[in-house]
Amino acid sequence: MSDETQLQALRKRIDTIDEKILELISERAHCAQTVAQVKQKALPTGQAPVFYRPEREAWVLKHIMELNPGPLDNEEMARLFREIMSACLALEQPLQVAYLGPEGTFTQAAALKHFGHSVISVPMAAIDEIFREVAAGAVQFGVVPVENSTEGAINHTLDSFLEHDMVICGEVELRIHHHLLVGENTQTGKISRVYSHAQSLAQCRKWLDAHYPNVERVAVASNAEAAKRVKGEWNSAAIAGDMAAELYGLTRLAEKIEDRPDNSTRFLIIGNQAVPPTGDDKTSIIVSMRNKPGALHHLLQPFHSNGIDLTRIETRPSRSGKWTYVFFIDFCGHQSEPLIKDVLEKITDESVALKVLGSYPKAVL
Ligand SMILES: O=C(O)C(=O)C[C@]1(C(=O)O)C=C[C@@H](O)C=C1
Repeated sequence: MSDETQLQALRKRIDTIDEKILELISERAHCAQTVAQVKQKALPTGQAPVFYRPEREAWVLKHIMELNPGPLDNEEMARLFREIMSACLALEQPLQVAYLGPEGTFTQAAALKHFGHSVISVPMAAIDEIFREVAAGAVQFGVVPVENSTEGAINHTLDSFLEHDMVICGEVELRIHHHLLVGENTQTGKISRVYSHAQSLAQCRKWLDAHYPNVERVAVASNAEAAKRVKGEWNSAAIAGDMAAELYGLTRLAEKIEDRPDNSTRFLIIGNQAVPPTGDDKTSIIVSMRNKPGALHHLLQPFHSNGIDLTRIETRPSRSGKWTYVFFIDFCGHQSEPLIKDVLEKITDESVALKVLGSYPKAVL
C-alpha cells in the first residue's frame, strides 16, 4: 500500500471515530440537561438548585485518569474531559466567574483551567472586588491567588478572608512561566524600563539582575496591564505569561525567565456553596489565639496527635489589636469527618476564634 493510500485509509478511520465521539458527546450533553431538570424538580419551591458540583467533577476527572489506557497522558486526557464537562455544565447553567483582571492574567488562566472554557470569566480590578462581587451574588464564583512557591503568601487575599464571609470550594495550581515581552515598535537594544506585577518582578529578580541590571523595574497592577502598556512604547518591555503575550500580540524576547523552574501559584475558588466530601479533600481555617507562651504549640498539637497532614500555615496581623495574630491553616481532610470534627473542637477550646473557610477537593489537574 502506498503512503498516500495508507494516509487516506487512516483519515477515513479517524472520521468514523470522530462521528462516534460526536454522537457520544451529544448523548452526554442530553444527559446533563436531564440532570439539570432532576435537580430543579427535587427542590422545594423558592430554593435554587446547585448545578455546579465540584466533588462530582473531581471524581469524574480522577476516574478518567485511572481508566486512561494512553497514549495520551493523564493530564491531557483529563483536560479534554474538563472541557466536555464545562460545556455540559454551561447547558445546565452558564457560570459567571470573577478573576483578577485585566484579561490575560494568570488568575484568568487558573479560572479557565479549573472551570474549563465554557464559563463566562469576568475581570475585576482588585482582589477585594472579587470577594465583594461573589458576596453580592453578582457572580457565582471567584478565583483568587493565595500563595506562590517562590514568593510565598498573597497577603491581599488572606486579608480579604478576614473581612468577608466566603466559602472556599476548590483549589487550582498553575505552573507560572514568565517571558520578557516586547512590542513591534520596541527597540530591543534600548530597553530602559520593565513593567510587571510586583510578584512577577520578584520571581524574576535574579534573571533581571543578570541580564538587565540597569533597567528600571516598574510594578503595575497586573502583568496583563504591563503587556498592554508595552504595546505603545518603544523603550520598554513587560514580564508576563503566554495568555498576555497572545492577547496583546507581543514577541517573546526571552522565554521562561523565572528564577525557579518549578515556580507555581496556588489559587482558591471562592463562592457561597459548601462542598460535600470526596475522600481526598483539604480544609482551610482561620484561627486567632490568645497571646500567651506556647499558643502555637497548643494550636498545632491536635493535628500532630491525630496524624493530620498540615499543608500550609501562614500568620497575619489580626487588625483587631496591636501584636495579635491570626493563623491561616490548610490541612488534609474534610470538616464532616469525625476525626477532623474532633480536632476542630479541640482547637476551638484553645483559641479566641475559629472560622472554617471551607472543605474542598484537592486539585486534580
Ligand atoms: O453530575 C452532575 O451533577 C452534573 O450536573 C453533571 C456534570 C457533568 O457534566 O458530568 C456537570 C456539572 C457538574 O458540575 C458536575 C457534573
